[in-house]
Amino acid sequence: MADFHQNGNIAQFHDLRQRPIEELVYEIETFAQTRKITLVLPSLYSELEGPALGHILDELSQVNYLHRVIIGLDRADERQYRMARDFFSRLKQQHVVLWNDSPRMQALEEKLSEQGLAPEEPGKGKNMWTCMGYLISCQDSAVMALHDCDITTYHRDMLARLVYPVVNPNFRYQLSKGYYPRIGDGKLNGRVTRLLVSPLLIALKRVIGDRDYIDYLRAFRYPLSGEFALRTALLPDLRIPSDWGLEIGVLSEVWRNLGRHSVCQVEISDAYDHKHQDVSAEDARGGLNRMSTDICKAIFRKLAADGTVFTANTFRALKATYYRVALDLLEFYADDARMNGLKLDRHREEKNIELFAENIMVAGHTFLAKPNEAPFIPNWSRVNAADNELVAELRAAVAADEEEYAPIPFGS
Ligand SMILES: O=C(O)[C@H](O)COP(=O)(O)O
Repeated sequence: MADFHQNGNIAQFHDLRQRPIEELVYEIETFAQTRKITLVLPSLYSELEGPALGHILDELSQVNYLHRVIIGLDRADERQYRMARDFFSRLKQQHVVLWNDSPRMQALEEKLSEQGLAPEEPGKGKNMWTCMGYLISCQDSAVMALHDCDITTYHRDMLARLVYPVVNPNFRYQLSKGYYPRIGDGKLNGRVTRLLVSPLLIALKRVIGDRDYIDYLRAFRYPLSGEFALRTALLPDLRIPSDWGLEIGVLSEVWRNLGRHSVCQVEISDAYDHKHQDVSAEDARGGLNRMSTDICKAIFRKLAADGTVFTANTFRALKATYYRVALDLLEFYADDARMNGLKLDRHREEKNIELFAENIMVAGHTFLAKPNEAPFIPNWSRVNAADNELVAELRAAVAADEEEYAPIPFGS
């Protein structure tokens, strides 16, 4: 994708393939001497047993500019936490595993919940939020980067390209968002991005008219990418959703708090792939089915908070417009795939579009029934205002877990 197009909305950094990556990495290492970089890895225990994470750690072990790695470990019991400690010990950077389900962490959550400040549901949003709190307590990093643990095409160059725009002190960006084409097994992937988000944003523009927020979201080549880096000054005020609206939520917050000139997107890979979730067409509580509804809700809520009035008719018009636009885009995707020798199952993609069209209505109804209900986790400034000892207690709980539960060999 070596073009140099700028869309005029947010800055866009391409991989023009003219400069040896070692040079870029050397520059980052120089910046990192005074601007420490922490990497956050939100991980499920099951990902330690998957095909991607071992390789990711091998790559990360060769990165010299990282000051610290914070691993947020979800869905692990005590034995698994102890094995995870062993698993991550191959990282040569300073690192810490947050056992999110530990009795100490649960006690902290209980305390938060008494004050109505606890995250509503488990998941990546809550995991990331806990890691952010831990990083705030460390008070030593200028940059936080975050990426998923299921990337099967991982290379350390991705991280270098992701952090560069926010670690370079001469750049003005506070948030750097990764983009790439999702391709794997000879197929075009990224089903929710291609088949829901892109056509939905076009349809919204047609139905409700021009909105700065829609233009902003449309400027992202991969708005759902899980890879981003930000300056840590942003962390205390970042309000993130605990559901699948997380990625859109982070972009929305930065748009609201800082404006688009603080945001850039950067090409981090020319072929990215990851573990694919089921569509879960029969069960709205999981898979892409749930993800698509949560994303619609996140976008509707943000537009409403910015002054857009939604009615049942708006959602009806939106569903019909979306459906038409999505089928048009499907034609483009199919031709693009064909020209590039990739497979695309049109029947399955049309089925996904039908499901997503239904979910636009589901999300719309939910929004109309409960317009004020939002799954936002309170930001850390708010938590601090309510209880200014909590970040220190979080840090102490992590240290006490480390002390009490020694590592045991992974797989034992
Ligand atoms: O980014 C997306 O569209 C969703 O995460 C789904 O991605 P996939 O189709 O590559 O699994």
